[in-house]
Amino acid sequence: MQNDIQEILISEEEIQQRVKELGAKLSDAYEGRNPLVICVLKGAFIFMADLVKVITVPVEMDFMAVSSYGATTKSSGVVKIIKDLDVPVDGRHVLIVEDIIDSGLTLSYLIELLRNRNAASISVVTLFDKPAGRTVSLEADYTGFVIPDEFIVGYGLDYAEKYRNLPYIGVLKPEIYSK
Ligand SMILES: O=P(O)(O)OC[C@H]1O[C@H](OP(=O)(O)OP(=O)(O)O)[C@H](O)[C@@H]1O
Ligand code: HPA
Ligand SMILES: [Mg+2]
Repeated sequence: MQNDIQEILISEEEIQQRVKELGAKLSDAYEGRNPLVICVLKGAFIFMADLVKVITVPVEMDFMAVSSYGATTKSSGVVKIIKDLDVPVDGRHVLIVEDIIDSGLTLSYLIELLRNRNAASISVVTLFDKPAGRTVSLEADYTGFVIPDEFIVGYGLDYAEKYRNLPYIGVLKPEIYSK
């Protein structure tokens, strides 16, 4: 698996440091608000687990699985719900936890969905933001790292379901994509 990596873009230590900083900001922002923290599976599962451990105020959690990439590096443009939330969001302060915003399609779909379900407020924390990929204009409220126009893997992010378990963020060798 490590042999498929061309370059490490962000180290494990850098990620852990930034996650702590985001946790501190979110702990201030959500004091006394009992937010519903929503993990967007699968990509955000490692970020979610690390993030909630450094949030010091009470939160509730739920999980939603959506997919639009499949085994490619380009969004299919169709966001499919694989698993919906278990709890209602109406009247709740919702924090969406994403691993990456690329085209913005996944997030715009989710925000619209949660708005229609009458969430009291919707904010987004993303660990990675790739502004060069955007096809719809939107920004996260909290961002870990702005990344260049590369397809990244590791720390939950996959290419064709592989590499999610790398502890750092890397870029694959070009021959892996053309296999
Ligand atoms: O801004 P976008 O272009 O929509 O891309 C971002 C989304 O794409 C990835 O999910 P994917 O569809 O690959 O599902 P996965 O999380 O199960 O890997 C990623 O985890 C984000 O949720
Ligand atoms: N890597 C992995 N999954 C993704 C990416 C990426 O760069 N962009 C959107 N989904
Ligand atoms: Mg994916």
